Amino acid sequence: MAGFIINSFSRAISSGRRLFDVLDSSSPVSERENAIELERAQGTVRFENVSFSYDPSVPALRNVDIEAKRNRVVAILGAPGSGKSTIVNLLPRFYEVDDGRITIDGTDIRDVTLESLRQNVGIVQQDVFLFSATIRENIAYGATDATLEDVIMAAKVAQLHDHIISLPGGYDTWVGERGTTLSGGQRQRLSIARSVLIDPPILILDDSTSSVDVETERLIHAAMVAVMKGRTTFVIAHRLSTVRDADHIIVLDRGRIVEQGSHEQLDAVGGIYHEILELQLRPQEEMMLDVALTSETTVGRA
Ligand SMILES: Nc1ncnc2c1ncn2[C@@H]1O[C@H](COP(=O)(O)OP(=O)(O)OP(=O)(O)O)[C@@H](O)[C@H]1O
Repeated sequence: MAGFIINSFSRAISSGRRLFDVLDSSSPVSERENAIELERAQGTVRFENVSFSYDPSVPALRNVDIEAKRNRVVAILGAPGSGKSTIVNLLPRFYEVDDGRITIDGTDIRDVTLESLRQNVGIVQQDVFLFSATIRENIAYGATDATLEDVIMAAKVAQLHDHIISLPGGYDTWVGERGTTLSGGQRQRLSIARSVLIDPPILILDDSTSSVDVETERLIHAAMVAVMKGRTTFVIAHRLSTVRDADHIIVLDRGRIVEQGSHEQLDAVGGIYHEILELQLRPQEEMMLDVALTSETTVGRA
C-alpha cells in the first residue's frame, strides 16, 4: 500500500504543475498561507522526535530522530510494516507528522511551499511508469529543457546508455505502450536517469529489485552509487551491498529506531541488524553468487 502511494504521488509530482494542483486538493497536507520558497537545499535533513500514525490505534513511527547530510547515505532497514516507507512518505510531506518536526537546512518543511519542497526531494521509483514516447522523452520527463547531450549524460550515469544504443532506434526508440519493453532493472535505471536530470539535492531510493541477474545487479548498484554523489540520500535497503556502503544504518522495529550505526558497529552488537544480515541479506547475496557461478559453468560447458 505504502509502495503504491509513493509511486502514484511521485508519478504525479513528476507530471508537473497541473497534477500538483490535483494532488494537493486531495492530499492530506495543505500549504500554509505564508509558505516560503525553499531554495535549493544544502541537504541537511533532520527528523526531530517524529511520531506518526495513519490510524490512531496503530502508531507507524514513534519518536524517530534522524540526521542526514549531503554526501551521506542513510540506509533504512526493518521488517515489513516496521515503518521504512513511512519515513520517506513524511519527507516530501505526502503525510503530516503528528508530533515532532522535520527540517531541511534548519527550516521546518511545513513552512515551505509543497512545490519547492518536492523539487528538493527526488524519488527513484522501483517500478517507474513509462509514457508512450521515445526513451529520450521518457528520461527527460520532468526536465523538459534537457538537451540530447544532457539525456545521454544522465543515461551514462544511470548505466543505461549502452543498452539504449544497442536498441534499433537508439535514443529515439519508442517505449511504453506498444513500444519496446524494458526490464525491471532497466526501468529502475531509467528512473535513476530521470533523477540525474532533475538533480534534487535530497534523494529517496528503494534498492529492491525483483529477481535480477548478477550483471543487472551490478549495473543498478553502480548507477545508485553514481546518483547519490553530492546529495543527501535515504535508501530503503534490502541488499547487503547497499547497507555495507551506507554511512549510517537505521534499523526499525514497529515504528521505533531500535539500532543505528555503521555496518561494522551494528554487526558487532549482535542484535536485530546482525539477525537480518545473517538470515536475509547474506543468504540473498550468496544465492545470487550461486546463480552466477552456475550460469558461468553452464555457459562454459556449452
Ligand atoms: N496508507 C496506509 N494506511 C494505513 N496504514 C498504513 C498505510 N501505510 C502503511 N501503513 C501501516 O503503517 C505501518 C508502517 O508501514 P510502512 O509501509 O511504513 O512499513 P515498511 O517497513 O515500509 O513495510 P514494507 O517493507 O512492507 O514496505 C504498518 O503497520 C502499515 O500497515
